[in-house]
Amino acid sequence: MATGGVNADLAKERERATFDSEQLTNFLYRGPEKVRRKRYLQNLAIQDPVFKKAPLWAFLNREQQYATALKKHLHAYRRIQELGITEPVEKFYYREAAAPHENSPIGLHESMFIPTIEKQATEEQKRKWLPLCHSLKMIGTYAQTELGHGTFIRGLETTATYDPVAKEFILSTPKLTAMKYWPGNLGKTTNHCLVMAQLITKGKNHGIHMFMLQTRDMETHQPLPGIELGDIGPKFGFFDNDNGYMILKDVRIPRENMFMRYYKVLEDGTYVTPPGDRLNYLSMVLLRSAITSMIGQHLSQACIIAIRYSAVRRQTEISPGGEEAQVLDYQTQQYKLFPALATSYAMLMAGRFMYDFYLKTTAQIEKGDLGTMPQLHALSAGLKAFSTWECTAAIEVCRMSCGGHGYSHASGIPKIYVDATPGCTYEGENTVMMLQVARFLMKMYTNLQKGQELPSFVQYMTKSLDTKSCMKEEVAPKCLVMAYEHRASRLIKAAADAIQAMVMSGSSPQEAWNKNTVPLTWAALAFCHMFVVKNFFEMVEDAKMDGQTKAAFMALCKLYAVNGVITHLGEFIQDGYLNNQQVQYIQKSLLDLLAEIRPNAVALVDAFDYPDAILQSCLGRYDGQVYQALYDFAKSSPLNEKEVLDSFFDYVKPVQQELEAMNQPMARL
Ligand SMILES: CCC/C=C/C(=O)SCCNC(=O)CCNC(=O)[C@H](O)C(C)(C)COP(=O)([O-])OP(=O)([O-])OC[C@H]1O[C@@H](n2cnc3c(N)ncnc32)[C@H](O)[C@@H]1OP(=O)([O-])[O-]
Ligand SMILES: Cc1cc2nc3c(=O)[nH]c(=O)nc-3n(C[C@H](O)[C@H](O)[C@H](O)COP(=O)(O)OP(=O)(O)OC[C@H]3O[C@@H](n4cnc5c(N)ncnc54)[C@H](O)[C@@H]3O)c2cc1C
Repeated sequence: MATGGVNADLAKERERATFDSEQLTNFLYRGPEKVRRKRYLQNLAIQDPVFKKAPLWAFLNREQQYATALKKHLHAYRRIQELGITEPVEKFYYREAAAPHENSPIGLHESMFIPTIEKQATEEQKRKWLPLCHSLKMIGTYAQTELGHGTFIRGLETTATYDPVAKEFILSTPKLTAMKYWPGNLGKTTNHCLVMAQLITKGKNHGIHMFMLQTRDMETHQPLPGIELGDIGPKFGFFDNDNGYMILKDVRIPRENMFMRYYKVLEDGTYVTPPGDRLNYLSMVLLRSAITSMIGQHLSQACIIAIRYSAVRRQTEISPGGEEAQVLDYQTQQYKLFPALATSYAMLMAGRFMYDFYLKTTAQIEKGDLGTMPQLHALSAGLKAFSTWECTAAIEVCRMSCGGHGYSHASGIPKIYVDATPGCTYEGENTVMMLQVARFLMKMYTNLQKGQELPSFVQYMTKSLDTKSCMKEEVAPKCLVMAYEHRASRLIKAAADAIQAMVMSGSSPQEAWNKNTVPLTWAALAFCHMFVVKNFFEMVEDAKMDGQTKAAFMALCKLYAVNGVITHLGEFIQDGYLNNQQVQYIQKSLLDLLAEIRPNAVALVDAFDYPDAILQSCLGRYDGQVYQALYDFAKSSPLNEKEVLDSFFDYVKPVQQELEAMNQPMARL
């Protein structure tokens, strides 16, 4: 345990901040009352002896990591019920503090299995399944991806063939590539899953639908007849999760196990379809809508660690014989870390918008109004992809900015990275999601040409393209937003024109699309980037906080926008929209903003309000006692339990003796 009070450099950083970080914390968590409740719940979990005594995951092998995560998450599940915590966000605070950086082996049961039953099952199905789910008699997951197909879900090969005589579906994975592969917690933990399969009735394939399948006996936990399943083995991260595989050999399930709230198969095998399309895809949309906030939180943790450590770490005397500088004072270090910090705030704000939009839109869908589904799909897919790309890249920057210590699990960042980066792949591979956004944007562009009204977040496309930016020496938010709108509109138009030109010269629309997927992803990325910038400015402007806090927050927001222009400069200047002088204003503004943010850097990460017990980082400690903590971490390595390891006697000694014997005659010569 490190001792010695707060590191002097870190204490000074907190004194010199120009705003009160608590104000920003209150804004981030939507009010002081919610902050108090968050801290109370986190503290309950942190003080719970079951969680407190558990060993640190970093020193455990995979089986132990799985067992520890399972034990903790089950205890948390029970405590959450005992404490009567019902709000999803409050459950999240408790769970995060109970098992920090440990992915839950019953996570998909809570995040996908139960919500899908709630949204896609009939009232009767809900009455039957939900009580069993809440008591964990049924533990389930979402089994969609197969060995051969993840992205192209219309191409899934698992079949559900209806037998009207027995009134049953026969589930089958008819070939190697059809086996389910990847679903979280499918291998060992769960006893049920939602299976996505091609529905075949009366000899006709109606595409993929959702079925409830019991995979294991609810008492013995043995796999049921016709079902082979197991863990897929170690991965880049998610060590504590049993992502699984599953082979089905003509497994019969009752007709009532098809999710029939929207789509139905009647007893005689007649298929009934609702007016809306793609309603079966809503579970994916739910998770995609939550990912932007989640990945923003991952990055905020990496930023706390890297920024606090950079305030404590001193390296290299600036003038001969002088004091070594805090590495945070190097402009290059600021250029690594402050854009990352700004990105984490930008994504938290985008995530806030996205989740609210999800709730609003799904409430309309529940009432049968499907009009906003395309917007929800495009935004959730786009923000999921954009935020995971941006944040994972920034987490890696944070890790490298901690030098050698960043590479150790003691820093906490490698684990954050490996658990964050699959967000680029799961719930829709990012490039594929960007192409869905592009599809939406091309449609909007066509609608615009036809004079139709566009949804509010693409209204800017209706403005005629200005040829010159309004950017002045004082880089104004309005001109920054307009620059992003300009870039997005221009790239959307460029992609649409390229496709149109190919079609006009005889290509099929599909061929024209496929020959332009790179410009289409440029357009989609520019759209998402614009959306995040605009939303960030709007949220900062609307935020209720004192002037100093708002100024500190606004500096981050500007930095996010300015840095994005510099990173993608080619796209902003390609048509001469920004001239050389204006680019210089922006570059100067970037350096000015780094200097403006510098005194507030530590307060800006303190505002994320992560207790040390959740952060689990020797470098990111609130008190900055990093060196003692690193020494303690090293000492607790299991390799240090014995002074001399058995392997020394087993391997080193014999080889030394053999070499000595071999070399003796040589030595005599
Ligand atoms: C902890 C980790 C847990 C992880 C869990 C997982 O990973 S679980 C596994 C996660 N796995 C994945 O995420 C798999 C990713 N793959 C997919 O989601 C789909 O295969 C796809 C979206 C890529 C294509 O789908 P497709 O071939 O069926 O569609 P298409 O391209 O031919 O377009 C036709 C129309 O459908 C529309 N539309 C499409 N989706 C939606 C929607 N959600 N809503 C509304 N609409 C939607 C689209 O806009 C278009 O409309 P338009 O223009 O005609 O008016
Ligand atoms: C940690 C983790 C957890 C997961 N959990 C689950 C789960 O619980 N349940 C579940 O069902 N699945 C789960 N998955 C699977 C995940 O959803 C899929 O891996 C994901 O949807 C991507 O599909 P894929 O693997 O087929 O990638 P592929 O589509 O094979 O991607 C390979 C490459 O091909 C490119 N590509 C593919 N199609 C196109 C196209 N049309 N146009 C352009 N480029 C294309 C992609 O961009 C990518 O570069 C999980 C995966 C991971 C890593």
